[in-house]
Amino acid sequence: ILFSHHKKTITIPPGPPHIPIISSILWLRKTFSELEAVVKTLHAKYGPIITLRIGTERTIFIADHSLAHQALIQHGSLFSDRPKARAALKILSSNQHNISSASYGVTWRTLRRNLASEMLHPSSVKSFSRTRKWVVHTLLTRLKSDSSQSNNPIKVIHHFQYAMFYLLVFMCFGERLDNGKVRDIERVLRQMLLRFGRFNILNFWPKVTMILLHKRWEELFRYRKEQEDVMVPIIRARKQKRAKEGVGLNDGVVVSYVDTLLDLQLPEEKRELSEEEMVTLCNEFMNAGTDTTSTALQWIMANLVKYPHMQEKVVEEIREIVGEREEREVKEEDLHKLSYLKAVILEGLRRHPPAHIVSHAVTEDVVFNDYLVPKNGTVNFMVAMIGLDPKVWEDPMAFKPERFLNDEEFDITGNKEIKMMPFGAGRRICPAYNLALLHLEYFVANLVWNFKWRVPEGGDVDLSEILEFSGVMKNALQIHISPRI
Ligand code: HEM
Repeated sequence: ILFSHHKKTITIPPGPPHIPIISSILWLRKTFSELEAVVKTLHAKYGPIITLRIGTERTIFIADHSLAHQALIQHGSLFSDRPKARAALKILSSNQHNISSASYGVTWRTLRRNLASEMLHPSSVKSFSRTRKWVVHTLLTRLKSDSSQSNNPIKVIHHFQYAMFYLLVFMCFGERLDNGKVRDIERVLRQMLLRFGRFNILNFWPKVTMILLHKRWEELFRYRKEQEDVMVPIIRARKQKRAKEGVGLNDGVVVSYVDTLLDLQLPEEKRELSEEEMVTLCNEFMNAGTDTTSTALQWIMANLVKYPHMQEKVVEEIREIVGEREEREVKEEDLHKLSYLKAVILEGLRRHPPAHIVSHAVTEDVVFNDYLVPKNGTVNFMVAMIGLDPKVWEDPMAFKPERFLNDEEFDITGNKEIKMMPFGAGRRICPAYNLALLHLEYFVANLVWNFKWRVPEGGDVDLSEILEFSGVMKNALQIHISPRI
C-alpha cells in the first residue's frame, strides 16, 4: 500500500458508471439484501475494492480479508472514523453523541471508555451473573410452559429477543423494572427500528423531504419523543435514588449503565450529558445487544436442531465437565472448559454473522492499494462475504464447528489476521464482544442441557437467510422440546 501521494493520478476504486439522480434513486430503493447481492456481482467483475455512487456520496466496498486487515488494523488510525451522520441519524444519535456514530475523536473515546471500563470490565460483567441466571431460568420456564400448553411447534425468536432485551434493560437501568415498563421500552425502541428503512429516504435531500415528506418527518420526531417520554422518568428516578442513597449506591446494588452516564463529563465540551443524550446512549446499549445476540442465538440453535449429532456432542461435553448435578444448570464458571460449545458459537458467527456490513470512514484522503479513498465517503466492510471466502475457509457454506477445534486460541479480534470479523475489527471493534460471547455460550449451553431440541414431525429447518436490519432467518425457527431428565 502507498500512503503518500505520488505524481500519477490516483483514482477512486473502480465501479459501475454513474448516472446522476437515476442511479441514486435506483440504489436508494434497494433493500439491504439486494444491495449485498449487487455488490457481490460487482466484486466479481471489478475486484476486492469497488466504488458505488449513492446520492452525492461515493461509497467504497471492501470484501477481502487481507485488505480489511491492512485498513482496520495496520492503518487503524486512518480507517476508524464513521461517516458524517445525515439528517435522520443526526436526530436519533443526538448529533453523533453515541458510541457507534461518533466521529473518531475525544467524545467517542470518552463514551467508549466509559462503557468498556464501567460496564464491560470482567468485574462489572460478573456483577450481573445473578441476573443472567434468573433470565435463563425464566426463558427455560417459558419454553416449558409453551410446550406443555399445546402440541404445536414453538416459535422461539420472540422468547430469545425478550430474554436478551430484559438482560440489557437490567444492566442499563440497574433494577428489575416491572413487566409493563419493560414492554413500554421494547415498544418504543422497536417501532423506531422497524420504521428505520422508511426514514432512510429522509437522509437524502432533507430540504426537499421536509416539504414533500413532512408526515414522515413528523413520525420520526414523534417516535423519538415517545422514547424520551418512556426513558427520561426512569433516568430521573435513578438519579433521585442515588441522591438519596449516596453516589456509590448500597452494597449489593449493581452499578448500571445509567449510573455511569450520570457521572460522565464530556471533556471537549466541558459539560455533563443531557437527558436526551442519555436516552440516546441507553437506546444504543439496549439495541446493540438485543437483536444481534438473539439473531445469532436463533441461527446457532437452528443448526443444532438441523444437525442433532452436533447437539448431542455439546450435551456430551457438558456431561463430561459438569456431571449430573441436582440443579440442571451449566454455570458460567464451567463455560471455559467447553471447547466444542465454543467452536459451535464461533462457527455460528462465521456462517451467519448478524451484521453483514460495517461502515467506517477515513479521517483524511488516503491512498490505499493504489486507489484514492476520499474523506467524507463511506468505507463498507463486507463482513458476511469475508467469513465465507473460499480462499480462507474450506467448504465455506458448510456448518462445521470442527474447524475451530484445532485452533483453540482463535483470535476473534482479527488483530494478527482477519479470517472473519463478526464483531468488526480494529479500534471500532464491538466493545462488548466478550459479553456477547458469554451470553451466547451461557444460553446455548443451558438450552440444550435442559431440553432436547428437535424439528416438528415431518418438518425441517430452513436455513435461508434474509437481510433485514441484520441477517435473519427467512423462516423463523420452530421446534419441539422435551426435557432431558
Ligand atoms: C452477538 C452479538 C453482537 C454482535 C454480532 C455485534 C457486532 C458489532 C459490530 C459488527 C460492530 C461494528 C464494529 C466496527 O465498526 O468495526 C459493533 C459495534 C458496537 N457494538 Fe456490538 N455486537 C454484538 C453485541 C453487542 C452488545 C451486547 C453491546 C452492548 C451491550 C454492543 C455494543 C456495541 C457498540 C457500543 C458498538 C460501537 C463501537 C464503536 O463504534 O466504537 N454490541 N458490534
